Amino acid sequence: MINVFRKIWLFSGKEKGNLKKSIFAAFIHAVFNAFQFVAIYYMLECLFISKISTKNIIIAFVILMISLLGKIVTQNISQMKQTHAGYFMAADKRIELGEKIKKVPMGFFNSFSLGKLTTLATTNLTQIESWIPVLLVNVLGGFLNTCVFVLAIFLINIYIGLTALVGMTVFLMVTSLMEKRSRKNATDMANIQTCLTKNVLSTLQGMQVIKSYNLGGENNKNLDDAIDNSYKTTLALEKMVIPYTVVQRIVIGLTIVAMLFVSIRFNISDNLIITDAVMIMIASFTIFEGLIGAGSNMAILRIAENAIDSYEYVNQMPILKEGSITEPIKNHNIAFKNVSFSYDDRPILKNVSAEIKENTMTAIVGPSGSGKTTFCSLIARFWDVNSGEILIGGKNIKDYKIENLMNSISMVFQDVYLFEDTIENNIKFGKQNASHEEVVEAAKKARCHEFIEALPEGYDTIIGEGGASLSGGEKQRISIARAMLKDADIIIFDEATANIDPENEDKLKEAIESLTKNKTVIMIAHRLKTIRNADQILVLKDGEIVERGGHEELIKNNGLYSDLINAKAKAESWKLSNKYRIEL
Ligand SMILES: Nc1ncnc2c1ncn2[C@@H]1O[C@H](COP(=O)(O)OP(=O)(O)OP(=O)(O)O)[C@@H](O)[C@H]1O
Repeated sequence: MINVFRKIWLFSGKEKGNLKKSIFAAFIHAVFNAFQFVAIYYMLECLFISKISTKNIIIAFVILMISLLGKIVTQNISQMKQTHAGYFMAADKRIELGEKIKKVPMGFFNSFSLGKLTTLATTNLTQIESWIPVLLVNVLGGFLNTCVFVLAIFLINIYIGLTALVGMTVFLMVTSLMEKRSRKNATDMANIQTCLTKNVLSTLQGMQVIKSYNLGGENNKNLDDAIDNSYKTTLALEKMVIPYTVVQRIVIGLTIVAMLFVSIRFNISDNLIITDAVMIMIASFTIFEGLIGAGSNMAILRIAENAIDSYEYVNQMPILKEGSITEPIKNHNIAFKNVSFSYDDRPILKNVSAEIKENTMTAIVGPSGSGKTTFCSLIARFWDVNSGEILIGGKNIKDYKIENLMNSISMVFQDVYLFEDTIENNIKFGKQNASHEEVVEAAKKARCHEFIEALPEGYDTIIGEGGASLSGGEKQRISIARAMLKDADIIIFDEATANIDPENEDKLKEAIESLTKNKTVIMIAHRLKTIRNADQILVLKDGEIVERGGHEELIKNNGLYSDLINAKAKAESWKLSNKYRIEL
């Protein structure tokens, strides 16, 4: 139990101060709570020993009012500090999480799914925000509250105090057992929650497939199972807690009875004055309230601990080590020297060496899965090589500061991701401080200005999440405009394989030409026209460069390249004849 508190304490970071204030206010609240018994005691004494007068009533009333006011003020302070601590604790951690995932290698996303990350950033951090300070203050405050009362009883009569202490100890032992058992349920809860989020996300992302294969409704088994499991696990946690809370209540009930019994016995044997005996009888019904509150929060404490563990797991992920070179990269010759790379244990690139000259266009071709995308991702350090090295301007890319390296590289992916924001802001991703005029100029060069202007809100049109409201060609041209605005010297381009209509294709071609002029270009090329124009073609097969050279030279080799080109030429002529037929 102590470990959980220590973990929470360490986790609270800058908010420790507010938590301390909140716990201190809870302690003062406990003192004011005990203070009301002073008024009761005073009245009992007047009743049994002296006489009740108006003055006595006024004094008792004033003491009660002080107790009440003190309780209200301290409770408010405690709650305000709790809310402040919870909110800022979670807000700080969300920012830290965002920063962290920008710096971890891409391999992290293979082991830590989108569902897990979403659960962490939403559910877990919300649990931390709303539960942790409350739990900490309720558990510690509740415990302190009861301790203050038990101490007061000790001062009145040591035996009755001991009876209360024994009851309290048994209660804590039961609570500790419950807390240990809740550990497994809390882990199950966390796993089930992640599974539920994963399934909801995957259902939403795959809605097109679900609809087209009629997998909605009752056929959506994974999501149904996840919802069912979530319900069952929550119920199991409740069921696990109930017997313990019943035993806790019985322990407290028996302790109260024992305290009453001992008070009466001592009063009968003249060892306890009637005022003290009646006082203890009244107090015994309320002194354990704080403890009961603390006990019922212990099971939730485990869930909060799990949320902290999930956060710490990500927080302790090693980040990509970066070098120290900050001077802008002037020479953009790229060299792969005996590079090998595996995803986990699966070798993908095997001892690859290649030279890419500054201001030239290199086309990467090869069968699907041969490692073309991986080759390009390594240049931007999305992953780090297992052996060998990649040099830009004669220096290992690991020696550059990441920001410096990324300033020199623009990437245009085949699957363009656009954010749910205005078109202008999506283009500005390439240069945050760009003016509207610069955005328009980039859009014109990327041949997307016309269609943007035709939209109802022009550049202020909000694009649906992922760019859902635009065609494939339009999305790729916007991403070219982004890259255009960034104006980096190295362009890594994954040409779209999806069918684009001829009008869009021409515009896309013009946009690409405009983007890649006088740049060092590495293009995963799929179109014959693009490949032919390249200064150098690298042919990849099973992670090895099996051929390299110019188009004519490679065709003459009659190897894999010539096979690929023949297959492509066939496919493109088939496409042309199909188009011709449609147009006829
Ligand atoms: N993040 C990843 N984790 C594990 N394996 C991966 C990952 N990305 C790709 N792979 C695997 O690495 C191999 C090479 O993939 P890569 O995307 O580099 O090939 P490619 O030549 O670009 O393929 P395509 O032309 O189909 O896009 C594939 O077998 C793929 O399954």
